[in-house]
Amino acid sequence: MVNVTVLGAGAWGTTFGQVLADAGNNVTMWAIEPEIVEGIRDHHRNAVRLPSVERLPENMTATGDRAEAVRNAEIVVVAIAAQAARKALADFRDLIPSNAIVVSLMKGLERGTNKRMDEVVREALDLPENRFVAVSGPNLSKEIAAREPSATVVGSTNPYASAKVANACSTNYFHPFTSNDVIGLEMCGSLKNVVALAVGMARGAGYGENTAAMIETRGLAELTALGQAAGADPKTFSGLAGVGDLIATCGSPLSRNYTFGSNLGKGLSVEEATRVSNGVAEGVPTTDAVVSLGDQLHVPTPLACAMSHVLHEGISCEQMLGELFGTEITAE
Ligand SMILES: NC(=O)C1=CN([C@@H]2O[C@H](COP(=O)(O)OP(=O)(O)OC[C@H]3O[C@@H](n4cnc5c(N)ncnc54)[C@H](OP(=O)(O)O)[C@@H]3O)[C@@H](O)[C@H]2O)C=CC1
Ligand SMILES: O=C(CO)COP(=O)(O)O
Repeated sequence: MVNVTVLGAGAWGTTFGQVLADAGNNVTMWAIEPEIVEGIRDHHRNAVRLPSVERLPENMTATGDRAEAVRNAEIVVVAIAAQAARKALADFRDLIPSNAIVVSLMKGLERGTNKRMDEVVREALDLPENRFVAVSGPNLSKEIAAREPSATVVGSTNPYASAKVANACSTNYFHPFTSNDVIGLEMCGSLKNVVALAVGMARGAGYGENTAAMIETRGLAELTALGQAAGADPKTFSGLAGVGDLIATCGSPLSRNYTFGSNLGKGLSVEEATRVSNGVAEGVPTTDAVVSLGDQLHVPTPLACAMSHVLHEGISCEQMLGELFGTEITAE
C-alpha cells in the first residue's frame, strides 16, 4: 500500500485513481475545479468527468491545494490534457517529494516542440529519467471504470520504478505488464489517436470494415516508422500499447478521438466537433506535431499529413483517403 496522488481528475485520471484505490492504495486526486474536488472528497463521485461511476472507493479523496496534494506522495500520476501539461506541472516543480516516482498517463505530443510527454514531464519537473514511468495500453476509461478486464503496459528505464507502479495498479480486473521502452509507449499512445481520427472520419462518412482496416494498417506502418526513428523498440508496436490500443481506440465510440473523427465524417466542422467532444481529443493537436516530427526525422507521415489537411483546410473524407493512396503504386 502506497500513497498515490493523481494530478487531473478527468475521465482517465479518475478511473486510474479508482484502479489504484481498488489495489489498496491511499489515493488523493488533485483538480482545479472546486465542484470536482468537493464531489470526490465529500460524495465519492465525479459527476462532471466520470458520471458512469455512482460511488468512488472510500480510500480515494481529493484536494485543490497543490502542496497538500503531493506532500506525502510516493507516486505522482499525471493525467492532464497533454497540451496543458507543461504549464500545469510547473506549479508542482518544487512541491513533489524528491524521491517520488512520476507517472504519465497522457497520450499526446506537444504542439510547437514535437516533444513526447516523457520529455515534457521530465523538463517541467526537472525529473531524472530513473523516476519517470509511462503507462499506455488499450484503456478506454469507461470500461475500466466499470471494472471490465483489461491490461496495460507500465514502462520505465528503471525496472524498480516500473515494478513499483505495476504493483500499485494491479487488481483482479486490471493487469499491468512491464516494459523498458518508454519512447515506444509514448509514440504508440500519441500516434494511435491520429489514426483513430481518420478511422472515425471514414466510419462517420459511412465506410465499412475494409476502409477502417486499411487506415489502421497503414497507420500502424506510419506509427512504427516514426517511432523507430525516434528510438522506440519495434516490438512495442505489436504489443498492447501498439496494435492493442489501435484496435480499442479505432473500434469504439467510447474513444473521443474516434468520435471526433466520426463527427467530421458526418459533416461537422472542427469547431462543431470540438464543441460536442466529451473530453480532450488529443489527436487533434498531436496531428500537427506528428507532421512536424516526421519532417524533422525525415519519415513520411501521409496519414498525419492528410488529417492535418482535414483539420486545417477542411478537405473531405474522400480527399483524405485519396491522399493516403498517393499517386504512385509502391511496394507495401
Ligand atoms: N479517457 C481515456 O480513456 C484515456 C485517456 N488517456 C489520456 O489521459 C489524458 C487525460 O485524459 P482524460 O482524463 O480522459 O481527459 P479529460 O478530457 O476527461 O480530462 C482532461 C484533464 O486535464 C485537465 N486539464 C486540462 N487543462 C488543464 C490545465 N490547464 N491545468 C490543469 N489541468 C488541466 C482537466 O482538468 P479540468 O477538469 O479542470 O478541465 C482534466 O482533469 C489524455 O492525454 C488522454 O489521451 C489515456 C488512456 C485512456
Ligand atoms: O487512449 C484511449 C484508449 O486506450 C482513450 O482514447 P480517447 O482519448 O480517444 O478517448
